[in-house]
Amino acid sequence: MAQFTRVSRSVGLITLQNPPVNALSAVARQGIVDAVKRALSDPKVKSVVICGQNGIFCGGADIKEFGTNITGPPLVPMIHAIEASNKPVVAAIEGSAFGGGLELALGCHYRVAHSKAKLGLTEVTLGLLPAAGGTQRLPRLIGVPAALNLITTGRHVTAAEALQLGIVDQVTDHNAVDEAVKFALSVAGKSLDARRISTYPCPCPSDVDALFEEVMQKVRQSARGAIAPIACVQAVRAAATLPYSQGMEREQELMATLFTSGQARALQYCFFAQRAVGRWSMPSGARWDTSKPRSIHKAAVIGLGTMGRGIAVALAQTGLSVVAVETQEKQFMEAKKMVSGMMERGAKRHGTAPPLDKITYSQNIQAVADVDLVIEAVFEDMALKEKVFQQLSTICKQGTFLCTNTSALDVDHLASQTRNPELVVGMHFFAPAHVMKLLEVVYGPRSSPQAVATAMQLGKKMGKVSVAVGNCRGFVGNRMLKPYLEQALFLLEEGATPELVDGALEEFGFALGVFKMSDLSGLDVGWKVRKGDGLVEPGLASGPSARIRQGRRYSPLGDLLCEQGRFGQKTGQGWYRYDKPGSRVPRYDPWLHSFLEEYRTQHGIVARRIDQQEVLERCLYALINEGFRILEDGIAAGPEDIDIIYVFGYSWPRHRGGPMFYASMVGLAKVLERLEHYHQAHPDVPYMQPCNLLRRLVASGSPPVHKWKEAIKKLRSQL
Ligand SMILES: CCC/C=C/C(=O)SCCNC(=O)CCNC(=O)[C@H](O)C(C)(C)COP(=O)([O-])OP(=O)([O-])OC[C@H]1O[C@@H](n2cnc3c(N)ncnc32)[C@H](O)[C@@H]1OP(=O)([O-])[O-]
Repeated sequence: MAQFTRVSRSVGLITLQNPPVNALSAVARQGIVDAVKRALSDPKVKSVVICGQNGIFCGGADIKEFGTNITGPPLVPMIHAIEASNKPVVAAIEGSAFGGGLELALGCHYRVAHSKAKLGLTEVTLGLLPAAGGTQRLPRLIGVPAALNLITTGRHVTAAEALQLGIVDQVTDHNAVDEAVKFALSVAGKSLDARRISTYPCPCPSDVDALFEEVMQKVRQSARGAIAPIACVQAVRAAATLPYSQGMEREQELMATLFTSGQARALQYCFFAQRAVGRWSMPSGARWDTSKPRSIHKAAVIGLGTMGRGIAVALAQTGLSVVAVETQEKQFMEAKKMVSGMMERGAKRHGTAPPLDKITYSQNIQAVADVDLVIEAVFEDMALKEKVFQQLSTICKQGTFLCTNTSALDVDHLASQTRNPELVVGMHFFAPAHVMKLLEVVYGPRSSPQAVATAMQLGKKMGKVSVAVGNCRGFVGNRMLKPYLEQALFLLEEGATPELVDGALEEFGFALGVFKMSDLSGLDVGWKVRKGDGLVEPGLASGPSARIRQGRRYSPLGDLLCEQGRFGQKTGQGWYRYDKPGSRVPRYDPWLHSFLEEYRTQHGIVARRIDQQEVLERCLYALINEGFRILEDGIAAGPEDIDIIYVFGYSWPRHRGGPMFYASMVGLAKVLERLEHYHQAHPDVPYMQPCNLLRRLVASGSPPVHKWKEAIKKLRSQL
């Protein structure tokens, strides 16, 4: 797990060997301890280099060990022993040095990095803090403000930035290990008094209290209830105000509270879930490791509305040739300008050249004849999409994959419009498509494993987190959203306000509550869908039928707002009031509150006091219950798929792990009991009836979330 060799006669080379990322597992730590002892006791060794095999220095502590009974030598004394060594130790950083990996490097006396290496104290993203001395050494090395920035965000820095900040001593384009060995030879025998970071004073600005107060406020605001960033600030404060040994004690204390917290568990679950969704499978048995994707060289986007523009930019940014088709003259001209602007802004941010020449524009759909894959992004209208798919099926060359960006429509029905339905899949992007990380890849019953594998691979190339899901109305994300939105409306009818509902959801950790989010997305979008579904009845009718559709409770509140031209931010009025159309700051709207009162009077509803707990239970448990139905129907392969969709596409707070993980933390029996309660209270809302799968999981002892997939398989086989 850590190999010791002697190179260049006097350099002890310690190579971490724990694939794939040389994580610091118990065995790896023991290997390092043994190798360091050997290097220090070998008189022929004058200096030491620590590196990692396979071009990666170290991915940090072994996250799989967290939550288990951790054995083996602890990191802190191991790193102290390295720092205390009287022979110079040089870290040769290639690939990544993250978390405990960078802390190990900070315990070394010198750091040499390859120019392509990335470094970061990433623990905060896993609900932890850099507790192997990172919170105490980094501020001593680079100063408090820069250290706070890195530690509270966990952001990755390039080797160039690390050099500028003073984290590394040298950056090389050559082999970093060879350069580190040369470096080690050059410093052999030199005094190390000025190289032990733990002995440095912590450079602080004069108004340190004001600085910490300001940072703490900023962190609290952006953390949205996450506790690790706050603990990170407290730990750095200890570095700034206490001697090193006391700072280390504070670091350990704070880590102890984080380590066993539900938030750390949730964030670590998300880390593994994000990787697990790449190992997709379909009910047919097709899987990621047996389905070969086809290479895509040229792609097309049909329809250059908001979604199509973002998709075209995202495709061009991967280096693909893109044909962008828009048949309407006005939209065509506007889109060309917008797409170029989007690419230029993106390139400026990344300091690269905009890939303007990657896109060719056309007003003629025939231009897609020679592409390998098409993404249709025309208006969300089945008849229009049917026509496009019929055309594509005759225009495109043999074997072209035909993808739809529909957010809810039947992918299999679109496939049935083509000659080769096996080539059709959904690629459901989220707005803005060149920014949002989530991609739902939707397979129909006839989609070939190769089509799914190709869409998944293309998503990965575009930097998306792609999740393969089955075909149903709304797929996973939007299907679960529907009961969530509806419950929010029902709560308004019964006496809540948009401010109360949004406040509860934002306190839970959502960036925006449901009503602010609806105002941002545009209320007219859902209105059009509801009209298409025959749910909208004009006017403010009263009586029971006004709030019942197709035998179920229905709230016309959103329709009534749209009838008044209140579409949200774009019209300056929605659930809130905005200073002008397009403004973003929601303000209390007295009109809305009188409107709600009048509405209740008209329908004979007596407003009652609704508390935050009821808001959370009704909105979130309705959504979770639909998640269980999705698992029961086999639309998602496992809870990880649902959770990743919600974390990346619907701003579910990551420190709560996603809706299904959250349900497991609350306790399935509790979720079941509350759903039963609300279903009894609202029998005209069928989706509040607890799903069979939830009942059966509870009956089988509420297995932990990582065992659900197995449990579901077992339950299915018993049917
Ligand atoms: C206690 C004192 C304080 C210290 C705390 C810490 O250090 S906290 C840690 C701070 N460290 C971090 O935050 C770094 C976390 N890691 C990363 O950011 C990335 O993995 C990467 C950039 C290192 C490599 O990216 P890439 O795209 O090349 O590869 P990939 O991401 O697909 O991973 C490949 C496989 O390795 C697995 N695995 C990865 N890391 C760890 C780990 N530490 N442990 C265990 N396993 C790990 C990963 O699950 C996957 O397994 P699978 O699915 O194949 O079974």
